[in-house]
Amino acid sequence: MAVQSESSNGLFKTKVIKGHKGYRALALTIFVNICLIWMFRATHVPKSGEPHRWAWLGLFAAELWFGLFWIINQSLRWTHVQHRTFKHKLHQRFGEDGLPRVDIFVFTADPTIEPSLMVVNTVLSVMAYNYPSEKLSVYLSDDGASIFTFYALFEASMFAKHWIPFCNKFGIEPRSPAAYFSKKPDLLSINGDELEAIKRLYEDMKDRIDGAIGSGRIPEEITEQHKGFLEWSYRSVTKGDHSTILQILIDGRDSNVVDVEGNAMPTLVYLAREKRPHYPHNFKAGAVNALIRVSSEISNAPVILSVDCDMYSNDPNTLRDVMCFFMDEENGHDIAFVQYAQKFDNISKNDVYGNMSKVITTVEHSGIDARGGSVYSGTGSFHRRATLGGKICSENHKHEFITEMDQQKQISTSNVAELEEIAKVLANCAYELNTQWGQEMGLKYGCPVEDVITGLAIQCRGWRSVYYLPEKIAFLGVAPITLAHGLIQYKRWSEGLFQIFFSKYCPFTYGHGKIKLGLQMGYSAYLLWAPNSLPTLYYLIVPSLYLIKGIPLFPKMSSLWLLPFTYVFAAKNIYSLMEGLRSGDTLTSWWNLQRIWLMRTTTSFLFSFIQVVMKQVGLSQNTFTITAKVVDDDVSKRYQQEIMEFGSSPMFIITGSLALLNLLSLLYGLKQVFMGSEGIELFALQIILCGLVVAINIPVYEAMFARKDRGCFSTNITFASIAVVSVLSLISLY
Ligand SMILES: O=c1ccn([C@@H]2O[C@H](COP(=O)(O)OP(=O)(O)O[C@H]3O[C@H](CO)[C@@H](O)[C@H](O)[C@H]3O)[C@@H](O)[C@H]2O)c(=O)[nH]1
Ligand SMILES: [Mn+2]
Repeated sequence: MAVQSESSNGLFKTKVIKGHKGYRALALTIFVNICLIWMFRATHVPKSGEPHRWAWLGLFAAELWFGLFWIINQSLRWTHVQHRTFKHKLHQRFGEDGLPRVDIFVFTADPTIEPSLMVVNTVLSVMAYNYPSEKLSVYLSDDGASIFTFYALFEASMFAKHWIPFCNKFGIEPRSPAAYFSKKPDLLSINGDELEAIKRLYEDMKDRIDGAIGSGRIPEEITEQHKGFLEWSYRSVTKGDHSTILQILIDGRDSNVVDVEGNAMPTLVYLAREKRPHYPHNFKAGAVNALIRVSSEISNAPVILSVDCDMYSNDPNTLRDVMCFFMDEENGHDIAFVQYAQKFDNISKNDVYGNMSKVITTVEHSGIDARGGSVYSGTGSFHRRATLGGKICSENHKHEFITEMDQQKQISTSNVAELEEIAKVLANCAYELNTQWGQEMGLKYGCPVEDVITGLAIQCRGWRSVYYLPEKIAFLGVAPITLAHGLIQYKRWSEGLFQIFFSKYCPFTYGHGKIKLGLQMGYSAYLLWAPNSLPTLYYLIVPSLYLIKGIPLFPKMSSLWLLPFTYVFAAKNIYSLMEGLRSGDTLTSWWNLQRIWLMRTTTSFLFSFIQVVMKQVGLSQNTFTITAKVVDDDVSKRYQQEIMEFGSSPMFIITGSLALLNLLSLLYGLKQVFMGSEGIELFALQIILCGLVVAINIPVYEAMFARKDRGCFSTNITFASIAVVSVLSLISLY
């Protein structure tokens, strides 16, 4: 393994891990065998008139696609990079005074799906960064425009006066109170009385917030304490129809505003941007852009951190860490954004829904970074403000850079009320009309993965980006814990990604000459998830139907052509298993991941494929289904026991039908083998294929026929699946 490093005197170091010689040799053998498979299909096409000619050509097409997709995917594994930061050098060089200001954006959209208490825990975790408080401004964007979220933030603004000094005094980690109290505090280093006192304050706050939400009203003695509550009493505020609500809850500029120890406080701002039924609000991208403008008026920090409301900061030193990238004089000036790895803290033992994607976070994303850019994925990401405004990277920027970082706070002389009035206008619906917002400026509109498309555009303007996977996890989020929620999330992603491929931002055309071919391929490995659905479905349906029909579609057992098929299949999967184990998966979690990918490919990706095609012909609109962050206790218990949660979503008709069809053909195939005919000679691969599909679908059969809990297949879905399979097998027999 050859190691190369750059910037050895700098604030960060990048190790390029080259020479995966073993992997490259393996990839070469796989490639040769893929070509052999193509050759076999091309040279053995049944003559016209033979019953299985079309089935054969279909398989050929599917294998062509899989082969090409595999080639594109190699860009994620060719080389890898790892970064390391040197925070002590940052301190030596810039001290505390030289650190730039940071604006932190937290996004929430719905108080029922995203409970206010979770939201404020995230807010508190980022307010309490180990960083000069006066340099921090935290903005909460509430697309739900909920008075309860505002109330929770108001409570948090008071609790923060105790929480931040407590964290600093005892070096608390993590700094989300809920996460901290749920772990066993290290009592040796903490004064027990102080711990008890702060815990009591937190519990009281929690009870007040829960109490208000439970009773559906906020007590008058509280609403009297802040003018912000009036926004909801004078006007009618509904989620989709209200004027801008902007409240500066803590004005960090005011030297009289201090915590209980007398230290400065971070600025804290609540924003519910204006929403009107006739104006598209552009979902999260619209919220980000509104905050970019509003914050530019209030604090205008050169670096922006965005986190989703469910992703608390797990490492108090992350801001210092990230500054090592942005402030490195030699190699930092052209870095537009740093994307941290996405991690979750609600994952079951063997990650039954494959949310953790360890191979994606450890292997693929560092592989794509090695090709010249990281995928911007919306949360846990730091941006240079200037690049979000549409700035092009140029040599001159190298000199502007430190001054930009150093830029003094835009000392606004206005008092809070004036400032609110000025900034408010920037979040009004009409503000963006006839401007470049959503196109050349800010995050791009019209795509369910606004983040990915925006990151690509930034890279095409000449900027670099960094994917960072620090030893200590920086952000921890909430992953979907029912199958349906997870599949819906993947549907949104794969739809957005595939849409990019068809838009003017297709990496191969838009990125041509601007980013490396390897990076274009790396993006496409994700953008092309959706079209995988068709060949995969074909592969799961046609060979099994033809097994029932008694027509072989693969080489015979005794034929040498069998070798490339078995080799490609075995080599790919054994390598994938090894890669998984090396990245920290268990054997069971790897197996679970294979199952979930099969389910995602056949449901989420199929629906998103259809949706994108419909959008192309103008039959469908953009939507954004917010991922659920809370579930019933009952559901949560099953998740911890790793019992898959199905239910009544029509998506599961596909899952159920595929499982049943393959079971039926497996039985059919085995019958032929035991009847002593030529079964095994002719159908070995088809039988093995069905056998594997059956093995991976065992939880599906259990949920259809054995389980009685509320997470099993609903009877309707089971019957519908049986009906589909009956029709399919009848058609194939006659
Ligand atoms: O109209 C909206 C819709 C969503 N959100 C927020 O966007 C975030 C992401 O939404 P979520 O439903 O949790 O989606 P995920 O699938 O978990 O999000 C991933 O994928 C999204 C793109 O599809 C990115 O925007 C996210 O940052 C990334 O974490 C949440 O904080 C929401 O509150 C808004 O602010 N306004
Ligand atoms: Mn989320």
